[in-house]
Amino acid sequence: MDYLAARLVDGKLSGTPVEDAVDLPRIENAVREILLALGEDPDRDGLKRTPARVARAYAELFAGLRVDPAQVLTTTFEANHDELVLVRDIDVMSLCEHHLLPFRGVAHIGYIPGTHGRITGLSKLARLVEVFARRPQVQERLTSQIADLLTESLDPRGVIVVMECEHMCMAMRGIQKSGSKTITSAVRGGLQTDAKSRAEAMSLILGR
Ligand SMILES: Nc1nc2c(ncn2[C@@H]2O[C@H](COP(=O)(O)OP(=O)(O)OP(=O)(O)O)[C@@H](O)[C@H]2O)c(=O)[nH]1
Ligand SMILES: [Zn+2]
Repeated sequence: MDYLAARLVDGKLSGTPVEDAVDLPRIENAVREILLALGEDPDRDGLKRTPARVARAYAELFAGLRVDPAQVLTTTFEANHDELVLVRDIDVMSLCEHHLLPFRGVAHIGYIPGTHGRITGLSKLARLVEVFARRPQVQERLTSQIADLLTESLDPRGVIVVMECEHMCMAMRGIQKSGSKTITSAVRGGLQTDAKSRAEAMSLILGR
């Protein structure tokens, strides 16, 4: 039994077992069909267990589809801190929804707690990235989903999310340009309207 969805949220074995949540046999059949379509022999020794492996890998890679991201932010704290809180260089690994190929890089997440707003545990920001990244994604949506959920859950004065990723669908196939980085940002509230605060946050994010 595996509890991948639960592990994403709270590390407790309380979520849906992956065997119940994902139709693994259906993925296995589809992978077998792909191998046949490629002219491969899915019954040869090295490939015999590949459909089953891929099915479980997909269940893990897309486990975020079965997690309510709002659960991640249920533990919040009161705080008298009205300055920027920023976690930089959070590892991001996701799959683009166009080719189901990985994109990977880093996310920087910052927010200014609201007057009556809440703060959250720093690790929860990274967990939020995990939940949204483990879905078929485009980088723009991944970036704004994180910003929007933080805005809803914490009632902050402002939120900024910046993501820098390399897309394998641009490197391994198609245009085949490796090393290019796509940078996306989502800025909400006071950080959007106040140019000085936004510039300050950006310089902390990008200044290395
Ligand atoms: N905006 C955006 N585009 C993405 C993302 N990931 C992949 N893509 C792009 O999605 C596009 C899909 O374009 P299509 O023309 O439908 O597919 P394609 O023929 O495989 O495109 P090429 O990659 O140009 O060969 C490509 O330009 C990809 O580079 C993402 O996160 N955001
Ligand atoms: Zn792609």
